[in-house]
Parts: sequence; structure tokens; C-alpha cells
Amino acid sequence: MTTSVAVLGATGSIGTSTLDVIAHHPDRFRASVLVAHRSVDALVALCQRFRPDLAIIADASLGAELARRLVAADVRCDVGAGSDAVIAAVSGPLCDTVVAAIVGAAGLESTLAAARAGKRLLLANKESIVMAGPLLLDALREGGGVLIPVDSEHNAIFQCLPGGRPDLNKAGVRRLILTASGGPFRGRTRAELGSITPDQACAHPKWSMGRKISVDSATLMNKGLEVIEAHYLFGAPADAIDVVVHPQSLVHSMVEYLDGSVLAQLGNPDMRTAIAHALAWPERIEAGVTPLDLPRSGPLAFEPADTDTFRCLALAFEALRAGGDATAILNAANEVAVDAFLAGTLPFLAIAEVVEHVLAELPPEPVVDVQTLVARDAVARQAARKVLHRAYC
Ligand SMILES: NC(=O)C1=CN([C@@H]2O[C@H](COP(=O)(O)OP(=O)(O)OC[C@H]3O[C@@H](n4cnc5c(N)ncnc54)[C@H](OP(=O)(O)O)[C@@H]3O)[C@@H](O)[C@H]2O)C=CC1
Ligand SMILES: CC(=O)[C@@H](O)[C@H](O)COP(=O)(O)O
Ligand SMILES: [Mn+2]
Repeated sequence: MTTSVAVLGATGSIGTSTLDVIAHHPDRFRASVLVAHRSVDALVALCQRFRPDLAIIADASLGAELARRLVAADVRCDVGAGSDAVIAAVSGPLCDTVVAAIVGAAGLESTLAAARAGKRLLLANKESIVMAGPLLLDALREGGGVLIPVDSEHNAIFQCLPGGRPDLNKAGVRRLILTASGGPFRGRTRAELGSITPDQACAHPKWSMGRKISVDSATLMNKGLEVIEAHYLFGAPADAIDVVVHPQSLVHSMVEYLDGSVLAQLGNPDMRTAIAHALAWPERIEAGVTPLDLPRSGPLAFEPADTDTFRCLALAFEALRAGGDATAILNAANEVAVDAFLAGTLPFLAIAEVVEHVLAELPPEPVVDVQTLVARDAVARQAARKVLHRAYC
């Protein structure tokens, strides 16, 4: 029997890698639902190749165009438009597995819906768990499904723990150690980061990814979001999560146990490994990835993170320790600041300044429900835009 997979963010970097793994295993997986935001051309091309049951364009205004284009391309599948169509698809019978690979807070409601519906949830969209960790864990309990992390570090930790996501105390875990590449500006001083362009920030030394996460890697906010993600996914307190810079990006993360053992997961920096692992778990399948050749890989280096230059990592730890919805506020402010940086209206170093201002302006409140959280996300975005306008326009 084949597993039906809904790929949310099908036209993106994770979506493309997921579809590549699926294409290697037609007897085992089928891309039954494909979702994009506005990339009609790319979505039509994917539908021609993968013949899903349902194609959805999240921008509702493009639904008629998608339908027209699919008919012209001789693709017969159902067509949906708008975020309600995405939520209905992940909650319904067309898929067993949902790959949550929409970028940003836009992925929150579909991730929660997939969890509530008890689907096998492959989580790449880290912003949803950073925003709404407790709500996502509740939704998973309610739905009774399984979550398998796709983010490379969390997938690595998942692989280094006994039985997936156990109680860390019972499993004898002392620390989770997240590796960070250090991004394209590792080793630079603040003075050297004054005139960074979006293209420079997006030129990640090891991974090929979408522009938002690439900027996050360059500021080390990506690692900050991942610390928060690890806290919720594995139930680790902030003090039991460390970050170590590892420029080769071959060790994807580690788990330190009470007896001094440190287990690590290694592999070439190619997201198809984590995706294939998550799709097939607890089995293993071919991912199409070049095997790691350690003698030719050169030495593996490790160094501490420079949180004075890259303030975002320190801010993420502060938000995690502050509790309540502080991590959602951090995420919202960061999304606004990264958008402005990518649009060329905010300097690179000001991303951390905007986040810091907004966190100081909005003390944390308890996480109650999605509606309240979405409202707080909007308030934080407005506060971030005000800071931007005041200081940089
Ligand atoms: N890339 C990577 O290697 C990794 C990514 N991640 C995480 O995975 C997620 C995706 O990252 P990545 O693939 O790099 O991002 P990309 O920018 O490459 O792709 C984003 C995808 O999301 C879709 N999308 C954007 N906005 C919406 C919306 N409002 N509704 C529905 N779909 C939307 C885009 O559609 P369209 O093309 O139409 O705009 C596109 O398919 C992020 O949360 C990232 O942090 C985690 C680990 C590694
Ligand atoms: C591939 C992946 O999981 C990314 O999140 C990656 O970790 C980015 O690299 P750094 O944030 O370590 O630069
Ligand atoms: Mn990662």
C-alpha cells in the first residue's frame, strides 16, 4: 500500500527535496496533495509530473488561474484555493502524511490542523512550533498522530535518542547539543557587517535553502529558533540545550548522556537524508544522497558561537527563558525584520535591534489559544513595523 503525502510548500526548497525522495519510491509514496502560495507555473509543472489528487494555491485570488492552467496542461486533478482549502486537505482523507514546509507563521494553522487530525506530521516549518509550541503539543495529543522532525538538527537528535521523543530524564540525557554552521559571516566583526546585501546573506556556505531561512542562518536567529524548537519537541529546558559552531555541517547535532557518551548523527548537508528518514521511520530508505566520505571530508572543527556579534541567538534564549508567548513575539518581529532586510529597507545588523525592541515593548503573556496567539503575532508585527519606520525610514 502506498502512503499518501500532502506536501505543503511543494514549490520551495524542502518541498522540492521531498518530492525528489518521493519520486525515488513510487511503490511506497504518492504526492496526493500539493500546495504552493503564488507560484502557479511551478505548481502546474509539479502537477504534470506528480499527478496529485488535489492542487492548492494558498493565494485565493489565483485559484481560477490555476484551474485554467491545469486544464490547458491536460492535468486532471481537483483544485483548491485559499488557506481554508489547505486546512481541509490536511484534515481530510486525501493524505496520511503531511510535510509541513510552508515558510513562516503562514504555516501555523495547517501544521496545527494536521496534528489535530492525527496525521503523521513531518515538521520543517519551525516557525509554527516556535510560535505555538504548547498548542502544537496539545494538538498532537488530541490527534494521536506522530511528529517526526525534518529540521536537520532535530532530526539528528531524534535519531540519537532511544525511541524517538522519550522523556529526557528517564532516557538519561544530560544535554542536547545543536550544531550551527556559523552562516556566511562566521568570524566577522560587527564593523564588517554594516553593509551586507540580501544576496550576500543568502549565500549559505553549506546548505541550499529558501531566502528567509538563509537570512536567519546568517544572523544566527535560525539557531535561536532551533533552540526553541528543541525545547518544545524534546522537553529540554533552556539550560540543557547548547549550541556549538561546526563549519563543515557534517555533524547535524548531538545528544550527551549522563554517562559521558555523546551520540551524533552525521551525513552530507543534503535535506533529503532527514526527509527520507522522516518519511520512512522507523524503517530506512534510499534518499539519493551522496554517501559521506570522511577521509576526504577534511577535519571536523567545533567552536563557540559569537553571541555578541550575532545577537539573535542570545535574544532567542532570552525569549525562551521569559516564557509565555515571548517566542511568538520574537518570531513575529524577526519575520518583519527579515522581510524588510530582503526588501533592502533595513540594514543587516538592525534585524536584531528590531527584535530586541519589540521583545522589550511587549512583555510575555500566557499562551491560551490560537486566536489569542494570532492576535499577539499581529500586535508584535505592528510594533516591529513602528520600530522600522521610526529608526530606518
Ligand atoms: N530549506 C531548508 O533546507 C530547511 C528549511 N526549513 C524550514 O522549512 C520551511 C520552508 O523552508 P524553505 O523550503 O527553505 O522555504 P522556501 O522559501 O524555499 O519555500 C517556501 C514554500 O512555502 C510556500 N509558501 C510561502 N508562503 C505561503 C503561504 N502563505 N501559504 C502557503 N504556502 C506558502 C512557498 O510557495 P510559493 O513558491 O508559491 O511562494 C514555497 O512553496 C521554513 O520554515 C524553514 O525554516 C528547516 C530546515 C531546513
Ligand atoms: C538544513 C537545516 O536544517 C538548516 O536549518 C541549517 O541548519 C542551517 O544552517 P545553520 O543555521 O546552522 O547555518
Ligand atoms: Mn536546521
